[in-house]
Amino acid sequence: MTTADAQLAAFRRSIDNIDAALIHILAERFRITQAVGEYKAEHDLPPADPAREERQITRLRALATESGLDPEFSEKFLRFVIDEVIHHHERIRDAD
Ligand SMILES: C=C(O[C@@H]1C=C(C(=O)O)C=C[C@H]1O)C(=O)O
Repeated sequence: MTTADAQLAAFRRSIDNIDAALIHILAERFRITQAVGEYKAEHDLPPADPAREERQITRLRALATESGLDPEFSEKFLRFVIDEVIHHHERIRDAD
């Protein structure tokens, strides 16, 4: 193995750890949003809350900018996750 190969392998070990952390964080987020979906279905609350989403997006865009992450990418990523959560909430509501 060349020095360059070893360096790339070391970078990739770090990427692998970060990806594992992302999966764990997403799993935890979906675990709690599942509970929120069940709560909403029990209390006849709507699956989506656009005002709350707006506040989250504003907050996360600011955090992204502060952290050197593209705010457009951050918004797209959060939108993608939230849309999936809303689908889960609709399915929970419709199953009741
Ligand atoms: C989790 C909720 O349900 C939906 C999903 C959200 C999210 O994934 O962050 C935010 C708002 C709602 O549209 C909530 O109302 O808090």
